[in-house]
Amino acid sequence: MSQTATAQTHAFQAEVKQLLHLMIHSLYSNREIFLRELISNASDACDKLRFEALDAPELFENDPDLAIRVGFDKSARTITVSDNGIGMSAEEVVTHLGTIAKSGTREFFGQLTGDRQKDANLIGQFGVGFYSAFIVADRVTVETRRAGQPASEGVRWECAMTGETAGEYTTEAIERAARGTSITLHLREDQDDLLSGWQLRSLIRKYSDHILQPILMKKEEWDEDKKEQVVSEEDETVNQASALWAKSKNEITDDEYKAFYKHVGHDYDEPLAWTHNRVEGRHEYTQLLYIPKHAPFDLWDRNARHGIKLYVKRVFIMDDAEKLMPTYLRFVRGVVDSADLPLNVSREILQESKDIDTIRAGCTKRVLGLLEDLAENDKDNYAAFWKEFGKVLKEGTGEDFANKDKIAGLLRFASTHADTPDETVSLADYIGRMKEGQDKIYYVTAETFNAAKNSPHLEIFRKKGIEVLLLSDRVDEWVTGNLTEFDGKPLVSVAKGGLDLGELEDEEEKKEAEKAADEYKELLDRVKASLGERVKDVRVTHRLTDSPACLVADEHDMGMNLARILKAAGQDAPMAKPILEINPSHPAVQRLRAEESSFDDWAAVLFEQALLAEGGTLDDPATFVKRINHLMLAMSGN
Ligand SMILES: Nc1ncnc2c1ncn2[C@@H]1O[C@H](COP(=O)(O)OP(=O)(O)OP(=O)(O)O)[C@@H](O)[C@H]1O
Repeated sequence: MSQTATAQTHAFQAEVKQLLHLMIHSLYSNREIFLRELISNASDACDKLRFEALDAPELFENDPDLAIRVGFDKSARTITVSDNGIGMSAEEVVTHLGTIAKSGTREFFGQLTGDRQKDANLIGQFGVGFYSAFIVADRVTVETRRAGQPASEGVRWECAMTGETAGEYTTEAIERAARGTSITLHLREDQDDLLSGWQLRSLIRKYSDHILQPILMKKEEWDEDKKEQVVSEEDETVNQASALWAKSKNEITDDEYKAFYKHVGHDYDEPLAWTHNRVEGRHEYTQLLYIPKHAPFDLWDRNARHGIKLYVKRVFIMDDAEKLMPTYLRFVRGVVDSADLPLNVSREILQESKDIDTIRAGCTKRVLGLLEDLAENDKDNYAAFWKEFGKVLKEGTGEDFANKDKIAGLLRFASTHADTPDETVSLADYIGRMKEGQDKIYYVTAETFNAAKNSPHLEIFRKKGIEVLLLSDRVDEWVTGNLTEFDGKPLVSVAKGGLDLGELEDEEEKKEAEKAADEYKELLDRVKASLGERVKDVRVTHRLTDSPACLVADEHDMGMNLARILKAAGQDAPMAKPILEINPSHPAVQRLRAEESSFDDWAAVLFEQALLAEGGTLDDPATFVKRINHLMLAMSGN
């Protein structure tokens, strides 16, 4: 930061520089959005002032009529967007317009590829905001004063995107009588078509019609002598300037819903679906809730801002009212407008409020209903939703007891039915395909789809044609830990406990299994003695057809995949000892019965390969390799 007579020069945070560069290069084909973004910010600034003024009416400075103004100057080649909202202090100007304060910003920029189309989509997810001004302007001047501050506290911020000063901006103190912010865009050379009242009006109507505050422009009249439109001194309101959500549904077009979403969701893209309702009864409120098409870049940050704006009787109260949506629906964006909450409601009050609990339950129900409707009637869009947000929705199985069944009905999984990683199978689909005599929903969990798909535990299921769900998201362990049944059918891991296939097993097979257990008793005891502390038990299996052995967790012990996940996350998970099951019809097992001198090596390899096959890791891989070599050489007679 260097200092001249009055102005200070600052360098942008590195990420801002990157964002500016990308914005200019990736979004120029969509340049019109700059106006929507600046008007959206101006509207937020008005909302914030109205809210702060609830406790401090003097902030209005005798000018309570909030408005946004759009003007242009043909000869200076500028467009100006002004508001009389909250404004910014000198400090706020530097933090808000010189840095990006979103968590995960650095990681986000790490994902950019240099491919214009892809990067444009990513920027959309990030939120384009103020910096979109530079798509059409090569110099931007912001003049602002925070409400309640004296005129001497005005600030001018300026940044030129050309020449040596690109990447820097200046700030200086100015006198500014008017509260709020004016943003002046000095247009790039090829942008002169924007310097038209008609063009700007049509952009405002197209993108910002729903903005709550009036957007004013100077009226234009036809001058017969000059044969052109002349700007008069009279103001006119260009937009509808009413709360979109307060209108009745049949008065709102889809385009209006979509345009409003872009403002409230800070999204560049259209929403996937929405639900709009007025709820009457004990609590009266309106909800307009949207499901985005794409996950925001910070979806995995459970502390990231949540997207619901709370209004009370159309007065904006707060952004990110996280109490209005459960965490597993944190991707939902929109507005809740309550008729009953006090205007001075704070975050602390919200934490305790029973009214908020009721509103939240109502909003949750609506969103789940909307998803059910999509799943039923618009399968392609539901599949798109699932791809983006399925993992988050899964968290709901443990988070929202009251709606557990509804959430379970919305889940989609991969399964052995198609044997592909596509998550398309619902629990209802699964039940519809169950074999005669099958009374359980079977699943396997593993670290990757391929590990799940090729798990030895599936062999008997594949042989009998019984479908198994293939779960490989980390969160799936959480799902199966919380969701123990669906529609009266228990969910059962194929890798836990003794396998009881109930009526799916015929008498013959049962008898054979019992016989094998007797016959192999001595071998089982020897293997168990040889493996010692590494296993809880050794028994004969009827899960396997091709593999010689597999590991299973005891009925009430933690599954081995979950134990590994917890360990990887640094948690002190109790590593229960597994049970080794061996397949008596496998030649390697039969060969083992006759083994004398290398029995311990054989037993260890049997155990270790079973551990590897189910996704585990060996604590002593070198010894495993040595054993294998030893056995190979023994077999070749050396
Ligand atoms: N007209 C304005 N009046 C007051 N503050 C403003 C105005 N325009 C921008 N700001 C401040 O600058 C910040 C950054 O704006 P920007 O548009 O880049 O991001 P955003 O609105 O927070 O989020 P998004 O990028 O998702 O739109 C805003 O959060 C706000 O604090």
